Amino acid sequence: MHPDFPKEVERLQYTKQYMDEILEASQRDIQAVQDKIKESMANLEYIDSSDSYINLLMNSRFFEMALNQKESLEAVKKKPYFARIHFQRTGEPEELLYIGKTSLFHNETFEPIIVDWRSPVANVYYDGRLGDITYPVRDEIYTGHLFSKRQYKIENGELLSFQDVDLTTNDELLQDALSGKADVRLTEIVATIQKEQNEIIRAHLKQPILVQGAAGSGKTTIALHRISYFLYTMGEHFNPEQLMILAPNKLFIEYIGDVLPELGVERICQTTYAEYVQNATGIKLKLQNPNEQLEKIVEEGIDALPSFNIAQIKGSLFYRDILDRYVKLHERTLAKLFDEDVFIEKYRIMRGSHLKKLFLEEFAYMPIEKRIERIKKVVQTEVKRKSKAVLSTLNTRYEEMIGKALSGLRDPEKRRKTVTKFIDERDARIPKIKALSKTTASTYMKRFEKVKIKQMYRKLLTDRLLIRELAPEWTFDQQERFIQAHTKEKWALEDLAALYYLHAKIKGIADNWKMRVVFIDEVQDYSLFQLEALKSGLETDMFTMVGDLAQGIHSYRSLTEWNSVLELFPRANYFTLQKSYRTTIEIMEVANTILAKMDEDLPLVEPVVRHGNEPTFVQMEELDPSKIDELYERIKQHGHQSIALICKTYQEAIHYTKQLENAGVPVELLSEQSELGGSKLLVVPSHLAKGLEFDAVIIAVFETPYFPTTIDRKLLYVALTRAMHELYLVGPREEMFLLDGTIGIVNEA
Ligand SMILES: Nc1ncnc2c1ncn2[C@@H]1O[C@H](COP(=O)(O)OP(=O)(O)OP(=O)(O)O)[C@@H](O)[C@H]1O
Repeated sequence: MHPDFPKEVERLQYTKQYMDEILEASQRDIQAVQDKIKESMANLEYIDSSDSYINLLMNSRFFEMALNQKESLEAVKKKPYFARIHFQRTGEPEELLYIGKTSLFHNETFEPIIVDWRSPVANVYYDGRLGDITYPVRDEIYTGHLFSKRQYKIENGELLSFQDVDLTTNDELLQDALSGKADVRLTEIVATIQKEQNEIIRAHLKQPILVQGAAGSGKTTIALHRISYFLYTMGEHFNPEQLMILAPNKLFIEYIGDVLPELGVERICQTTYAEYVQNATGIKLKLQNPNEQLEKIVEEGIDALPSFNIAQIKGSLFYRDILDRYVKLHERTLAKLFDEDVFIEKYRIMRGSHLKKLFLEEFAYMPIEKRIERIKKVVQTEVKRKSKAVLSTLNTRYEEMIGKALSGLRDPEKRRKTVTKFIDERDARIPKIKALSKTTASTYMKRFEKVKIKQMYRKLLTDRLLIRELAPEWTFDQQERFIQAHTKEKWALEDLAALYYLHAKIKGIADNWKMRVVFIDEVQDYSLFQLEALKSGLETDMFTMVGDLAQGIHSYRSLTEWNSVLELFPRANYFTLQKSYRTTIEIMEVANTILAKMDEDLPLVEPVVRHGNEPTFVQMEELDPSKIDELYERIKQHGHQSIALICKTYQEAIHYTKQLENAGVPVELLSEQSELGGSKLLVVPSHLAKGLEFDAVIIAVFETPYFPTTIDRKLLYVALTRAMHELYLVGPREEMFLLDGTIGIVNEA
């Protein structure tokens, strides 16, 4: 036994005891606050007392705080901390700091009992080195000395073991974490975050970042931890509802759903691009399944794509230019309407040219319809002001004229008639002008009708003359193809960026959808224009983007390199992650042979040192349900639970599921709508497997083999890298998996 063991047990005991005390106290606080709230509520009903209202607000705030503290303490009670650093900040005494998922300070002594993993000093733990170190605190750099790092295994509040670590010791805790089981959900990894991951989690929060990370390098995990770190560091100044994480599909949102609360992240907006755009624009669309085109390409080959690839065009910055020209055209049309001046009766109240200048220059920074609203206010104010002046001038003038008539005209009849004429004229004109002054601004502004963005965009897709004007770079033939592709009203994912962009330029994004910070997972599946539209609509470049070009299975319509993204985000820091934490060395070796054949020239992935069984090829001429069942049972006997059978296409997945189901094998077809979890063999089409992971994966190929094409290599690579511990390739021949038998595969032919 380690000589420190009793001391460590004692420390854990002390921590738990203190937590209990705090919990009891907060329970009392909560009760007291609840009572106070009740009391204030009662008072509120009887007397209209603003004091009670303030009381109520204050108490609810306390209540929320007490409840939060209680909840976060309860959540970590079974494992208050996972590590300890023996540390000395320069000029301060030595300290032993215990690092956990939340912080806890002694109420009286202010001694840190647990230090939050997101706090500045905890950086020292993740940063690796022992000895003299530096770490940033806000904008300053602190120095200090790290004597030792210790990691604990605590389960159910009991200390099982601990070990001191440095760079040379094999990181047992990480090994332990990685050999664990996937429950088809991500987990938090605060105890084993690696140095290169920590750098990304804590990378400058006020700058965008782009991460190219290998399959299984922890991109999703890091993005989620960075959100947690971001909210912790920004504290109360930042409303979590203004932070958005964009996931590739609903399934994925479900997949990450459990981790966020564990990381103390609540209330952020978790959505998909399609859902967000429809919410932010208020335009509801029936979208074509974005995987349809991919499936077609997978089934019919890349030649199924026309050479004038509209999906790709709609994702390009050239498409943005077309839309910019369209907005300009609309702006010019509106500007012409300012050629008329604003009049009340014969009096000019404002010159149209002045308003036009406001519209085109001074207010140009605003979306078009917002400018119109502002100009309406300007006109209203001016009409009000000027109409008063007009009225007072007229009144004076009539008074003068009447006075002159009274004193100047000798003939009483003539005098009477003239004076009456002036009075009648005045009495008719003044109320008329008064009435006009109320309506002039809105009558004038009526000419600026609000546009319907969907209709406006649809016009672009269908109006030949418009396309000729806006896309003169295209040949006649290309312009025709563009128009013909849109004869039927169908909406694709690619149209969303355009709709959002137009909406932002013309109407502006409403405050509740104006996210200030955006996290994007699987960013390789986005087009440049999708990113540009978001960035311009939100008027921020505060994006954290993580992705892997090797998994870019939608590259026929999305990104194929990062340089253009970095040009779009010139302030962005770029990071790469090469290590895979998911797969064993043996599985990664096979996946690397496919990676090496890709056009992207990406470096091979380094698996974290963890061995497992060699991937196995099981020869089968056609799908034999009883043999699959046998294999499934065999894998389960190895202690694995989440097991997926990955097929190349969706059609195959449906087909195999039916066959297996008919033979009584417990299977479930995974689709975007499925619930994850469960104890069945999950049948997954390769493109839906992206982002997920399983203990064991069976890749089945009977009908359509993987061909040596860009897209097939990527699909296969995705399938191979889903496996954490075991991999089986099932089909008639190894070549169908683009493998030539040279690598470490056990052949069970
Ligand atoms: N530092 C770590 N400690 C323990 N586990 C880790 C660590 N980093 C990553 N993992 C685990 O590795 C697996 C892969 O992580 P994740 O899914 O975030 O990777 P990814 O880069 O998004 O993968 P992909 O691109 O293939 O979807 C997960 O099971 C995750 O919990």
